[in-house]
Amino acid sequence: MKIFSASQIYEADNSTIKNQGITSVELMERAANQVFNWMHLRLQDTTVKIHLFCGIGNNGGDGLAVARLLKQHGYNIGVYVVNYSDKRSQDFLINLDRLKDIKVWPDFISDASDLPRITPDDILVDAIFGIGLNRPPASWVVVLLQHMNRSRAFILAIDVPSGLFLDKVPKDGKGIVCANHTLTFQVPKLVFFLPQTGIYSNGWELLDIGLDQEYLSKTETDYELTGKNEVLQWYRPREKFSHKGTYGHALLVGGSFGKIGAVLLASRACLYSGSGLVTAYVPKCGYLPVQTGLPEAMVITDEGEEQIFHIFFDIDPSVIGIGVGMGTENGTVKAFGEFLKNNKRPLVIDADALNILSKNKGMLKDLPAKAVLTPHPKELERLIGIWKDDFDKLEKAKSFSKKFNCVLVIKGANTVVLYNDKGYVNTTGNPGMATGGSGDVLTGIITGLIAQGYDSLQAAIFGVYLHGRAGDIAVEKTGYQALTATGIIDSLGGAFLDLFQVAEGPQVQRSDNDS
Ligand SMILES: NC(=O)C1=CN([C@@H]2O[C@H](COP(=O)(O)OP(=O)(O)OC[C@H]3O[C@@H](n4cnc5c(N)ncnc54)[C@H](OP(=O)(O)O)[C@@H]3O)[C@@H](O)[C@H]2O)[C@@H](O)CC1
Ligand SMILES: Nc1ncnc2c1ncn2[C@@H]1O[C@H](COP(=O)(O)OP(=O)(O)O)[C@@H](O)[C@H]1O
Ligand SMILES: [K+]
Repeated sequence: MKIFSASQIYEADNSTIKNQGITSVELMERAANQVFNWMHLRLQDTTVKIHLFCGIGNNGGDGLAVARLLKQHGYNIGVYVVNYSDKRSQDFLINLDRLKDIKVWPDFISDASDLPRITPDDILVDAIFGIGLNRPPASWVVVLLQHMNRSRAFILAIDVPSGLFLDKVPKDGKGIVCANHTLTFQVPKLVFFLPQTGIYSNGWELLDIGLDQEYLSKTETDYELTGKNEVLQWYRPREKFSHKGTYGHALLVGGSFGKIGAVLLASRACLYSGSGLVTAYVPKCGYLPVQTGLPEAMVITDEGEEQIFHIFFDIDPSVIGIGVGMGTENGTVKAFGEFLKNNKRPLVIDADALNILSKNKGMLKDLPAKAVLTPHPKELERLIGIWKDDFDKLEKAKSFSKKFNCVLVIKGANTVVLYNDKGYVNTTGNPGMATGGSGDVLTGIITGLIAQGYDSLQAAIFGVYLHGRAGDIAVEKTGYQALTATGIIDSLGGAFLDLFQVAEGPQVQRSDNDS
């Protein structure tokens, strides 16, 4: 599913109006009806007070139209116009008149006004700013937003929590509504998925307002949200007359004394992802643990007892996953540098191999085309330098990926895979996966998919999806705290099977706090 920018959403609006022969206020009415229906279904004629805070643009117009529909259905409402500018939109004014027609007169809040009384049992609708916010709100508006946040009332944001820009992180976190839920129109917004801005809404949901499908399908976007529907098209079925040779031979290189488990986890995940053969390359001390812990895998040992000194093997792997638990001792750094110079195979690079690359940037020129790099935030910072905010991080990461022709997997709550100026935002996974070893599992999965012939970009996107989905399946049985990396691997089979379960319904995402 595409993630559109604000200017693209305005274009979609215009082509909808043009191609469907409707007016903009009719489109606003559609949007308001969807919000109202969502609320009416859940509120079931409640008598709880609903306060609607409306700006003076189209987001405010949506709020006023929702207020009218709520009033017409007998709800107990209070309506406030947050009068932050004299430049009211046409559709706002039309909806203000329509509200007055049914004898609802909003309170106008400005710099000098007292703040409305809100109790924790009330419901707030936030329709102050939408995607049109283009500068920080005035200080009195910030005071109002803080008042709403402090009220402990349930806050339902329309389109986006007010105070969030679609393309940058606000400097002042106090001037942003902290919504319990956001009903967003037609398309997901990138801000829902970035750590610095995603925290302002506990959950979000799409409301279909019938925007012009032709515009939506033909327009290219910088980001896409990837879920089951997107990855399923790439799934490669197992052929009846295939054999283990059909599904590739993956080599996992890594481990050092005390960190052999990382290779064990990556190798097991690789096997559970369908790689035909899996070999682990470890220092000598890793031989017994890997051989015993994973009888299906083969093991090659380095000449080093406790760390890797010289990466040499006489097999012909289809792909190599390198770095987990490997350490950054001088001998290992040298071995990795020499390995990169001679290597011709596709690579998945993680953990200490990334740390070595960060300290020896000259090695980056030896990466094979479309190598997959899987940094967590700290590893990413070492690799691309510090960033100003999450948007800057994505830009820096995109240019890094372009410069070195690599697929960059930025791990996190919503992992983003970057390649060729495009970002793929993952939808699966949960906070239970914030546990040692879960990254090693991801390395194994991506390596296993490449072994089976998936293109490395597809393997990265699909692997990240499967990893998160396996985590989501596992957490159902364990809860967040008891989820382990091994638990994720054990649910990989379930994640594959789940690909063929009923198609996805509308997007709904909730964070930890909601569950
Ligand atoms: N296709 C869809 O998705 C549909 C979307 N719809 C709805 O429209 C919403 C977008 O509406 P919008 O363009 O009128 O912008 P909105 O956010 O209401 O802001 C209003 C104006 O405020 C101004 N302004 C900005 N920052 C400011 C500041 N700090 N302090 C003071 N003023 C500031 C700025 O104007 P400026 O002063 O810069 O000229 C801006 O234009 C969208 O989120 C959705 O709810 C639906 O109705 C129909 C279908
Ligand atoms: N809050 C979260 N929600 C979803 N996924 C998460 C969350 N926290 C971590 N993960 C996932 O878990 C993995 C952690 O990787 P990493 O930090 O490298 O772990 P390790 O180095 O211990 O193996 C990543 O794939 C990341 O996306
Ligand atoms: K809003």
